Amino acid sequence: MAVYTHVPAEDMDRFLARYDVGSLVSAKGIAEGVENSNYLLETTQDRFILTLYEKRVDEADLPFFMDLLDHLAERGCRVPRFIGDRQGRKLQQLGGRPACLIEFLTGVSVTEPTAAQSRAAGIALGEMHRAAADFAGRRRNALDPAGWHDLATRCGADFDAIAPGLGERVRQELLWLDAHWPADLPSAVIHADLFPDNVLMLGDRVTGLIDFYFSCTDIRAYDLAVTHGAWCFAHDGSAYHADRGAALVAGYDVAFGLSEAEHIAFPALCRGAALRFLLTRAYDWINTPPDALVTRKDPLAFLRRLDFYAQATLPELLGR
Ligand SMILES: Nc1ncnc2c1ncn2[C@@H]1O[C@H](COP(=O)(O)OP(=O)(O)OP(=O)(O)O)[C@@H](O)[C@H]1O
Ligand SMILES: N[C@@H](CCO)C(=O)O
Repeated sequence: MAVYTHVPAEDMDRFLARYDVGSLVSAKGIAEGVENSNYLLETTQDRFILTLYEKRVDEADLPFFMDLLDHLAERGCRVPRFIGDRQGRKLQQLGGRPACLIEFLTGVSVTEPTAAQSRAAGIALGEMHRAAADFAGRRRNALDPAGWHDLATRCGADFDAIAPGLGERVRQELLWLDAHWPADLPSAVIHADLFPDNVLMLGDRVTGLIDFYFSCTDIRAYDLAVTHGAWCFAHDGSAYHADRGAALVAGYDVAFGLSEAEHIAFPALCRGAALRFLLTRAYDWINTPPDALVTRKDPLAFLRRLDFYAQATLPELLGR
């Protein structure tokens, strides 16, 4: 479920009247996603996504996301632009929430990616990094190592209610990452959440990258590590698919590539990425009632990835 704020048709009509986009033909709530309310709108001219920002996205960050997506789209990346009304305003209020009208992109997200689709995702990520290289905006990553420590503290004793010994495992991993986290790799604007559900595809072709609401300035190769953890395992983390890992990295190499220092740091970056999603999922697991309408994501699926990364060899991860 992801329609928290219901917007009556009359309000939707008045909202659309500010834009030059035709008049409303239909509006359907989109079930996928957990953070914002999303509607698919059809007008007499085109299709659009209407997003109402609920609690996670800070309104003050929206100009960064808007500028980034304009910048990427101008350089040929398939990303959804925010649409301005007749006065050029992209940020509106609707149903008491900040709201934006966004370009609709075709495609569907895959749940079990193939190696060919992983390669396409790697190419799209590399192209995004190339296009973002001259983007001047900056946004701090709240989910950096300091943010992981903070989340772990907030989960505290509740970790062990998820799995016995999880709290100690997290503490040990944080110590390891504090000692091994790379200090001087190139930093850039990254997506930071490029899971398969944030990539639209038709067959083996990427038709869109969406959900940039975690994008921030951080270690560029960390973005590939996040994507590796998201694309190259069975959903529950129980098996690593080496063919997808090799294809993802090969695709990234075609479009951008890793330096020697980034290669060497890659296992540590993958461990950090796995811990980041373990922690946010654990925090949500603890703080979302089991009967809430949103489906809680399993933190242990990322503990299994972490266990894999802690013993994997570099050739296993990179396919060479
Ligand atoms: N620009 C777009 N074009 C086409 N479909 C889109 C677009 N943006 C979002 N969607 C659709 O809406 C769904 C939810 O969007 P999104 O992932 O941004 O939501 P969210 O609430 O931020 O979710 P989460 O953070 O949990 O992924 C997507 O899975 C996709 O099906
Ligand atoms: N991609 C995240 C959720 C949204 O950021 C996860 O699977 O935990």
